[in-house]
Amino acid sequence: MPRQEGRAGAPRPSAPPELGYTGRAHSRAMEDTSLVDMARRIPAALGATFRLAWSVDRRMVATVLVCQVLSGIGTAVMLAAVADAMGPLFGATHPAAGLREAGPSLLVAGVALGAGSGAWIVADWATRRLNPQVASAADLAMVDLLMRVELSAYDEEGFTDRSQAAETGALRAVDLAEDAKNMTNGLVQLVSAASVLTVLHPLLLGVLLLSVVPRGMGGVISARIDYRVFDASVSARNTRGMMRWFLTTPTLADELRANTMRPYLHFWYRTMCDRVEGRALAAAPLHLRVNTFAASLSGVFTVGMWGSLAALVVSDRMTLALAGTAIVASQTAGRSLNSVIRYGAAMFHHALYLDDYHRFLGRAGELTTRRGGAKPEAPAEIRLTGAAFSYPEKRTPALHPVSLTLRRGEVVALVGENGAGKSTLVRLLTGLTLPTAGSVHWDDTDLATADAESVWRHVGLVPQQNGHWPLAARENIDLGQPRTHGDDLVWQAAEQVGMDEVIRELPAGLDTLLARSLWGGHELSGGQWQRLACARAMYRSPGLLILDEPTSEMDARGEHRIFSELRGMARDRITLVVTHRLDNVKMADRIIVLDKGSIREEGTFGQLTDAGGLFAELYALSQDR
Ligand SMILES: Nc1ncnc2c1ncn2[C@@H]1O[C@H](COP(=O)(O)OP(=O)(O)OP(=O)(O)O)[C@@H](O)[C@H]1O
Repeated sequence: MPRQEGRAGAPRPSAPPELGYTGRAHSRAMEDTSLVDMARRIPAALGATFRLAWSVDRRMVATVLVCQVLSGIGTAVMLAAVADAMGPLFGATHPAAGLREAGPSLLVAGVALGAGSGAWIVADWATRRLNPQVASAADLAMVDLLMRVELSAYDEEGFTDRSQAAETGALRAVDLAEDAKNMTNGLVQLVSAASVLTVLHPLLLGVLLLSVVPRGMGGVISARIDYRVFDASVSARNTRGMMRWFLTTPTLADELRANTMRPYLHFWYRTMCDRVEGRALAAAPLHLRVNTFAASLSGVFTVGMWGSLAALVVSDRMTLALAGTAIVASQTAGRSLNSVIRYGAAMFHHALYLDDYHRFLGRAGELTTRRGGAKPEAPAEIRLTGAAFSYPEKRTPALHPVSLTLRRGEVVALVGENGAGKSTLVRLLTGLTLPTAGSVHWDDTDLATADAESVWRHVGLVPQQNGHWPLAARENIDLGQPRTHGDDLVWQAAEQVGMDEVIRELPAGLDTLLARSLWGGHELSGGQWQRLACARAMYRSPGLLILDEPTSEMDARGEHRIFSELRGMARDRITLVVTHRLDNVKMADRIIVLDKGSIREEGTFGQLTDAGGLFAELYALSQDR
């Protein structure tokens, strides 16, 4: 969008671009499917939620089901007993005599009512135990899959948008379970009451149905409108959610304030809120029309039901006692039918979101890392043979076919200008991604056929952007994979990067939580975080140690220490350092210069500076200050 010049002269910032996911992979649920198609999703979503609930707590699921049936039986017995009592109550010449005669039936009705309520209370207790477990299981299933997908999944069109929609779906799993319980309860009650009502007069059942169905249909149509709004704004909400983190995290608070970014970011965020809100507001009149129409139709049919009952009594085709029973039964049936339709519509609503969740789980499941069963040892040699890599939707490959061998004991430096393909090459060497052409072998194992977790067990990686994990200092070094029972190796790694003193001074030493935003947490400086990232890679004592720009935020002492340690540790592993600080690469046995995705030069520091090529030029520029 072109930047607009205001009349007063001050240039105004552009509004954030309209984002709308129009991917081919995801069929747009609302555009492609009919109401009936969508109604068919309820049993599928219900089945999936039932299986989830069953897998987390069978006992509670069984308790809910049994209690539902008991509560239904209670209602049926109660209604039958009331029907029994109506004759004596209305037929007796004296009320006291009628009450005496109806006493036993009324007692049975009372006990049945109490037992039914008791069953309902137990069902409620069981559901409260079940719901948090279902919520956690749904969330965990999604988080676990996301931690296991191939990195390329994140490059798939609309993947993160669908992930966000699925997150909403995961939250609905509990609502669906709760509504399913209420609906089944309504259904059981309804069957009991409807059978009594049908015995009294079949016409009553038909009219009763008519009075509730319009409301139910209204609920279903409203759910469809809500979901359409949700679906249309999923990209905007995703972007807004991402930006929300940027606006509120202490990590970026300095930059935001010192660069006076607040007014623009406020405008940006407000615009996104307006877009999301605008879609919801536009749907409000539709809801109003649907609800008004459904309620009016329901009202007409309800009046019809009461009218038919009165007409039956007046025309002597029904006794007053029977009409009384019909009123009790129709009240019960009406309430039950109302809940069946209300909760059915709500389930329909949840099923739409849950469908997103299950579809996403299915897709993410297909994208999880599954390569082969080979379990390689720490590599003595890594061999790339014509290995190339292209990101999807990009015309130029990030890496053209590269052939290269790295050997144990070597320290190799990888250099090149921004975008040359260094991080992409690192991903291939570590098996984080597979080449789109050619192969990567660790000794005799082709990484395309290896079990990825077994490969990564031999990798120590300090990526360009390392995690400031909100964990204790100890876990920030051993990453929850302690190698010994004591903390000796943890302290040794801390010493290697010069962090031992800093950690000793933390309020709880190794137990200190490293997250300022959490209560009791403590923050480190940028360089200290980098030292910690190096410590955890060293702690793993890996067969392949890769450090991508490990010292960009470190002081001279820290940097010197890290590179001395790397040299000291080099004998037992393959070491690769990616860096733009070309003075540091003097310590490397071999320097590889990448340029636009190809290896341009290779050699020792002396050889490359003497050769007068790209490396020599970059080095001269780095010295020209
Ligand atoms: N996830 C991605 N999707 C699409 N293109 C990407 C992705 N990651 C990197 N690229 C592109 O691939 C090319 C190589 O990127 P890479 O990150 O490997 O470069 P680099 O040498 O590590 O750069 P730098 O020195 O800036 O870290 C660049 O053109 C970059 O824009």
